[in-house]
Amino acid sequence: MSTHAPVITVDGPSGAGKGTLCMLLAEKLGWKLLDSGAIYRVLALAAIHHGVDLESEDALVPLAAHLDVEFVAEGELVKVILEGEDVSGELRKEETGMAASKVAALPRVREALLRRQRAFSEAPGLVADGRDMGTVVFPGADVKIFLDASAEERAIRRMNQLQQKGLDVNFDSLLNEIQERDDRDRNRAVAPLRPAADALVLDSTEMSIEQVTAEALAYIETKLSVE
Ligand SMILES: Nc1ncnc2c1ncn2[C@@H]1O[C@H](COP(=O)(O)OP(=O)(O)OP(=O)(O)O)[C@@H](O)[C@H]1O
Ligand SMILES: Nc1ccn([C@@H]2O[C@H](COP(=O)(O)O)[C@@H](O)[C@H]2O)c(=O)n1
Repeated sequence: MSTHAPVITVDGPSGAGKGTLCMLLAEKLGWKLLDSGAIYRVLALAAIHHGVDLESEDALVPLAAHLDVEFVAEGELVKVILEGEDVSGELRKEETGMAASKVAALPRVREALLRRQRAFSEAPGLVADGRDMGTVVFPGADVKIFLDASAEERAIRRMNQLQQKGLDVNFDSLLNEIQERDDRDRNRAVAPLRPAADALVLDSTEMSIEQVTAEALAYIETKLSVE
């Protein structure tokens, strides 16, 4: 008898609040969490560490297929170990996000990472955060949410986040980086960032984290109990 582990997907552009929402949902439901962006970020770091060109699909595919990465939960935090080295700090840098969006634009690289992402789906359920979770990786997901916010609001959120870490940041350059990454993610040939046809689109520009979470939970409840 086959068992069906439910999946909730949350896609959207950088800084929309996907990671925050997914963590809260996974905690509340007691489900597993997939941060698919972290996988693309780790691949970009592996390429940089090995001196691999971020545009060389031929060199990146074997690296993606044999990526030696471990996600180690430590209380509320997840430590990311790449080839035995803790890269958690390096992983969250803006330049790593930018490098990730370059490797993520390559079709055969995405293909090489598909199975690894799908393997996260297990009982009692999975909350998956990314760009193509509802369209490509889990097209049959039980609940799909597309979380959006204006680029200006996302740049403000990112600036606050970096300032809280004690980093000196410039709003205009953050906004430019966000727009450049959006542009690459939305216009790539494969798995472009867009809402799945059956996704609930939530614009969080004028919503607090609490409001977004409450709206998402109410929607999840209707989908999981009705279907
Ligand atoms: N609705 C909201 N209102 C205000 N701030 C928010 C909201 N949602 C998230 N944030 C804050 O915005 C920042 C970015 O959120 P988060 O990391 O969850 O975004 P993300 O979509 O996962 O980004 P990325 O795709 O780049 O990882 C965090 O500091 C988070 O606390
Ligand atoms: N499903 C996904 C997830 C991420 N990407 C690419 O990785 C970049 C970094 O993602 P973050 O969520 O960690 O900021 C992102 O800009 C995408 O290019 C992806 O393609 N698909």
